[in-house]
This record gives sequence, structure tokens and C-alpha cells, in this order.
Amino acid sequence: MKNVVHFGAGNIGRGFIGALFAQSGYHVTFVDIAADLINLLNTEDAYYVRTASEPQETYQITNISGINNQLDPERVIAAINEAEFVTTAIGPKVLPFIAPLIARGIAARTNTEKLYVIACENQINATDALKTEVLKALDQEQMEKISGHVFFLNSAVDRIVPLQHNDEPLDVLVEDYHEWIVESSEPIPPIQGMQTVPDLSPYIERKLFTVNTGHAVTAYLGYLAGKQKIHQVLQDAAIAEQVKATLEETGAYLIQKHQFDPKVHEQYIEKIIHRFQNPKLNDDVTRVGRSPLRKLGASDRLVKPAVEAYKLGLSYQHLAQAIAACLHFDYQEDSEAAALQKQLQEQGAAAVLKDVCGLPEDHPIAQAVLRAFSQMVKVEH
Ligand SMILES: NC(=O)C1=CN([C@@H]2O[C@H](COP(=O)(O)OP(=O)(O)OC[C@H]3O[C@@H](n4cnc5c(N)ncnc54)[C@H](O)[C@@H]3O)[C@@H](O)[C@H]2O)C=CC1
Ligand SMILES: O=P(O)(O)OC[C@H]1O[C@](O)(CO)[C@@H](O)[C@@H]1O
Repeated sequence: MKNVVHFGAGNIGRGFIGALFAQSGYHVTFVDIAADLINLLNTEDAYYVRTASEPQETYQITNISGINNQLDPERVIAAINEAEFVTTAIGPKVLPFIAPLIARGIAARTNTEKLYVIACENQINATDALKTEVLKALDQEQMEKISGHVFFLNSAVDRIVPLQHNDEPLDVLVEDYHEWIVESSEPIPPIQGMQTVPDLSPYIERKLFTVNTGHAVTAYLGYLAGKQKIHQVLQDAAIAEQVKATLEETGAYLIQKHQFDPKVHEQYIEKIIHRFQNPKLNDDVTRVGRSPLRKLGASDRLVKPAVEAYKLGLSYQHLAQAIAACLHFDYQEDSEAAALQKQLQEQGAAAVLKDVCGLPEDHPIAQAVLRAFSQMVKVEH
């Protein structure tokens, strides 16, 4: 029996990556700090993944177990010894916290088979970031020991998995579409639904700056307009037009940088917006807008394409409006939104743009954001 240790038994963990491994004949050991979830994974024989589509498809996921990494790190280390893959879907900011345990697991391995480590997060080169943290925890001898045995592979993951409201807590509602692309120039063990490419850059940029930019803009404009669900936001023709115009801006950059066929890219944009419009996902604006500080980062879905468009002399005005709308995201239950609002109140928008986005006040994008920010009117929630 082949084994995978997957960190993060949440929506993407159970509904996407863990499910693909189980369907490919692997035993999936989920690692999480959520004690109830781990208990259920150890007491239930199976859970169900259901698609938000017509007709609905249902997949039974079996051969699963769970370990609480806070309570039982030694068992995680033992599980890594048996594993062919270690994967994560935990949030990019959490990677540094789990890296030391992954390092201990790798260092303790007596299994001489190859091990593939893949971070499945919405961030460019997330596995490289994880690798950096793992290597920090290893000494020279350990690094030499793993060389040629442990491979860190970047990846791009795409499947919309909303917040869950199921009768059975392990079950997951997912969209039927999914794409998992892993960067590797060498063959790796095949996993159902995983595709390998030698250069991930065009794929991850296309995904992050279309799916994630589009989703984030929809969420922030929707929040500003007082809407609750993503598909409802796109029923507003003016917002839908603005989302499309933003993706035309990221598209112009992507087409130029990666020599994409403009017609094919246009179809990709249409398909992505169509995915957002799926009412069966019933996805919350506040989920999709979550973690605005991360989303405002210089390498993330809003600022990076705006800066790249600016450098190429392309339009970035709609992206600037999207950044401005993000600054209005004051959903207090999101800790990053609360921190963002605090910083805005204490230091003002120009300071936030400099600190969080890496945009000095005199940068033309910062100027466009500041203008849009002051003109936007938010509907109170
Ligand atoms: N939900 C979605 O539609 C998509 C999410 N992603 C990415 O996948 C990643 C996970 O997202 P979701 O599954 O939606 O989040 P989630 O919140 O449903 O799952 C994250 C899981 O990580 C666990 N966790 C947090 N800190 C931990 C720690 N220190 N140790 C062990 N477990 C810990 C949580 O308890 C939770 O079960 C994120 O990077 C997200 O950007 C990517 C594509 C789609
Ligand atoms: O934590 P993040 O970056 O919001 O990740 C979740 C996002 O990823 C996506 O699933 C796209 O793959 C979006 O649907 C969703 O908003």
C-alpha cells in the first residue's frame, strides 16, 4: 500500500488533494490541529465528496486516517517514514509552522525510496517557501542524506471548495472542475487528476492572476455592494463588467509575458467567470475575500499583475480599483481584515500601500488606488 501524509484536513485537503490520492489507491494520513476532525477521520471508514453540479456526482473516499500534529508529532514522523508523498493544503502562512515537523520526519526516514513534497497552496512557488523552512531545520549531514531522495515540487491547485454545511462533518461539496499541476521535469508516480509540467510559471500565473484575481475582485466589489454570495454579486451587470475588465487587464499582461493565444485566453476568462456564477456552490463573499493582507501582498493576485501591467505600459486602472475595494473589506471575523482596518485607521491608506503592497505613495498605481479608495461608497452590512 502506498502512503501519503497530507497536512491540512480542510476543504482542499479532504475535497481535492486527499480525495485524488485515495482514488489513486493511496492510504491518506491527514495531519491537522483540529481535534474533532482528526477523531472523526479515525473513527469513520469513509466520507463522501459531492460535486456542485447537475447531475451531482458522489465519490466515496476510503482508506483514510488522521493524526493531530500538536498532540502526536512522533506519529507524524513515523507516517512520513512510510510515505511516498507529503502534501499540504493548510494556507501559505502556516507553512513555516509545520516545516520543522516535516524536517524531523524527513531527517528520521529510514525508508530509502523517493519522497515527493508538494505544497498545494494559492501562492507562487509555495513549495520552495516550504523547502526553505524545512532546510533551515536540517544540519549539513541531514541535508546530504536527503539529497537525491527527497524532492520538493511546486504546484498549482484549482478547485473551488466553499465553506461546508453538510449533515456529516467529513463530507465535502466541491465544484466538479479541478486542475492540479505539478512542476517536475522527471517522471513522478502518477496520481489521478495530477498533471506534471517542466515549467509551472505560465500555469501558476494564469491560474493565480485569472481565477484568484477574478474571485478576489468579485468578493471585494460584492462586499462593498453589501452582497453575501459570489453568484449573486455577478448577477449585478455593472460589477460583472468590472470583474471582466479586471481580467482583461491581467490577461493583457499574461498574453504578453507567456505568449498565450489571445482567443484561448479569452475563453479561459469566460470559463472562470462561469465557474464563479455556479449557484450550487453558494460561496460566501467573506470566504473568498478572506485574508486580505495576504491578498494585498506584492507577489499576490492584485498587486503583482498591476505592477507587471504598469511596467509593460498596459492598463492597470481596474486592478487599482480592486486593490481599493480590498482596503474596504472590514469583515471583523477575519483577523487579517481586522488588522488591515486597524492599520488603515492608525496610519492611513498610503502607509498600508507602502507596507503591505510595497507601493510607495508616489507610484502611479498607489495614486490610482488612493483616488479610487476615497471615492468608493460602501453599503453597510
Ligand atoms: N478552498 C478553496 O477553494 C481553495 C483553497 N486553496 C488553498 O488551499 C489551502 C487550504 O485552503 P482550504 O482547504 O480552503 O482551507 P481550510 O481552512 O478548509 O483548511 C485548512 C486546514 O488546515 C488546518 N491547519 C491550520 N493550521 C494548522 C497547523 N498549524 N497544523 C495542522 N493543521 C493546520 C486547519 O485546521 C484546517 O483544517 C490554502 O492555501 C488555500 O489558498 C487553493 C485552491 C482552492
Ligand atoms: O485562500 P485563498 O487564496 O482565498 O484560496 C481560496 C481560493 O482559491 C480558489 O479556490 C481558486 O482555486 C478560489 O475559489 C478561492 O477563493
